[in-house]
Amino acid sequence: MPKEYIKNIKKTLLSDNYYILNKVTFDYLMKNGRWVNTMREVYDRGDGAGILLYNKKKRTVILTKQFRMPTYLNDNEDGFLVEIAAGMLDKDNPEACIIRETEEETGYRLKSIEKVYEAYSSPGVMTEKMHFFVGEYTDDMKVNNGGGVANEHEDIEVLEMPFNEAIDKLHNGQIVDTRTIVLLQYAIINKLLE
Ligand SMILES: Nc1nc2c(ncn2[C@@H]2O[C@H](COP(=O)(O)OP(=O)(O)O[C@H]3O[C@H](CO)[C@@H](O)[C@H](O)[C@@H]3O)[C@@H](O)[C@H]2O)c(=O)[nH]1
Ligand SMILES: [Mg+2]
Repeated sequence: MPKEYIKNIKKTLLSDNYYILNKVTFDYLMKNGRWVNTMREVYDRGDGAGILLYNKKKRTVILTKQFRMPTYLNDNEDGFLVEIAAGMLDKDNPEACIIRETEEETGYRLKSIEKVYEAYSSPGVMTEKMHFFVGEYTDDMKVNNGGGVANEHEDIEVLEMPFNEAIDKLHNGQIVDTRTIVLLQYAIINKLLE
């Protein structure tokens, strides 16, 4: 829907090599009443979904570990990141996506999931909106070893650990992925494993 404080939106494609990077110029009406011409580079990879898998009885969670090049280029010593299971939506709805990604990445076929948040990942630069879920797993839901899709060169380690260990990693700086921090804090605040 058009807005009275924004006009002349023009997109120039900078790259569609894998995902879409556009240069977006637009006129924006500032609160002081002046129109300014503004430029933003905007990266569009679609939306994503992520999930914290938890087992109340065992008081455990399942996380993943994988190499993330962008973090390696910015201060993450070995480039590996401990994360929730997550994936991009493709053409799926968020629920179908996260059930599929969970099975691919961790090997667990979930029966039910709960949506807890919807939030923009990096609103200054990316269009991506993340759909956050939590889901209970039990040992009998394991249908394969996980690890990701081999022909997409995914190489994912599945980490099942006590919830308290995950919280320690959160507090001592070993978990540095925002999405993972969000869902572990959700679990603490809502006493998910109690
Ligand atoms: N060739 C190539 N492949 C790519 C590229 N970028 C991603 N891929 C492939 O695209 C797939 C992405 O896997 P997903 O599990 O769907 O996504 P994800 O990388 O785990 O992303 C999740 O976390 C991101 C945050 O780090 C989120 O941004 C994203 O929405 C999602 O939740 C992987 O197979 C990866 O190899 C690229 O530039 N080139
Ligand atoms: Mg993934």
